[in-house]
Amino acid sequence: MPFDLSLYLITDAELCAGIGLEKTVEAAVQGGITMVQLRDKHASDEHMIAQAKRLKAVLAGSGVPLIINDRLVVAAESGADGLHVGQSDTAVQEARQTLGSNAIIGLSINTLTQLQDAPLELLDYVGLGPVFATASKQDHAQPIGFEGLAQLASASQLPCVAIGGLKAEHAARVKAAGADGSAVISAICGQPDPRLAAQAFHSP
Ligand SMILES: Cc1ncc(COP(=O)(O)OP(=O)(O)O)c(N)n1
Ligand SMILES: Cc1nc(C(=O)O)sc1CCOP(=O)(O)O
Ligand SMILES: [Mg+2]
Repeated sequence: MPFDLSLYLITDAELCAGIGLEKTVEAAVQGGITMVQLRDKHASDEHMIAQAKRLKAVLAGSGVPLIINDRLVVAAESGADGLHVGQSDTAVQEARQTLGSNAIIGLSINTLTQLQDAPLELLDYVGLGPVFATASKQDHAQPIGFEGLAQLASASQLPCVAIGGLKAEHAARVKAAGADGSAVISAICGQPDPRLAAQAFHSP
C-alpha cells in the first residue's frame, strides 16, 4: 500500500476515551491525517486485533494505512498494513519475514549510530525523535530538538517522520528540517475536535 507520512496519528485509548477511538480516527481522517498507528501498551493481543479490525473498517476507502505498534502477532492477524518497532522491539528482520514484502515497516531512531545500524533495505520509513520531551511516552530517549532532527533527516535514505511533543505550530519547522511529516499523539487524541486538530497541521 502506498503511504504518506505528512500527518501520522498514533492512538492512545485513554486519551481518546471521551470521544472514543473509532470516532477520533474517523474525525482525524476528515481533518487530513495520512497514517494511523494503533498503540496500546496495556491491551491484550486479542483486544488489539479486534480494535485493529474496527479501525480498518473506519479507514476503508480512505487510503490511510493502519500500522500496529510493537506487536507482530497483531499486525499479522488483524489485516493491518504494517508494523512500527523500536530499538528494543521485535527485530526488523523477523517482522519483514513474517509480514512479507507488501507490509509497511517503520523503525524508531534517536541517534546517528542507530540510523547507520538500521537494516534500511528491510524498512519503509524511520521515526526520528523525540524532538521534544513528552508526557505521552514516559521512557522516551534524549530529546534531539530541530537541530538533531535535521541531522538525522539529512542522513536518512528512507522517508522519515518526526515525533515527540509536536504541535501544529511545529509542522513547518518539521518540514524545513527535512522530515516528511509529524507523528503525534496528544496534539490530536483527547482534543475536543480531532478533525480541527488535524486540520491545524495542514494550515497552521
Ligand atoms: C512513528 C513512530 N516513531 C517512533 C515511535 C516510538 O517507538 P518505540 O521507540 O518502540 O516506542 P513505543 O511507541 O513502543 O513506546 C513510534 N511508536 N512511532
Ligand atoms: C510514541 C512516541 N515515541 C517517541 C519517540 O521519540 O520515539 S515520542 C512518542 C510520544 C509522542 O506523543 P506526543 O505527540 O503526545 O508527544
Ligand atoms: Mg515500541
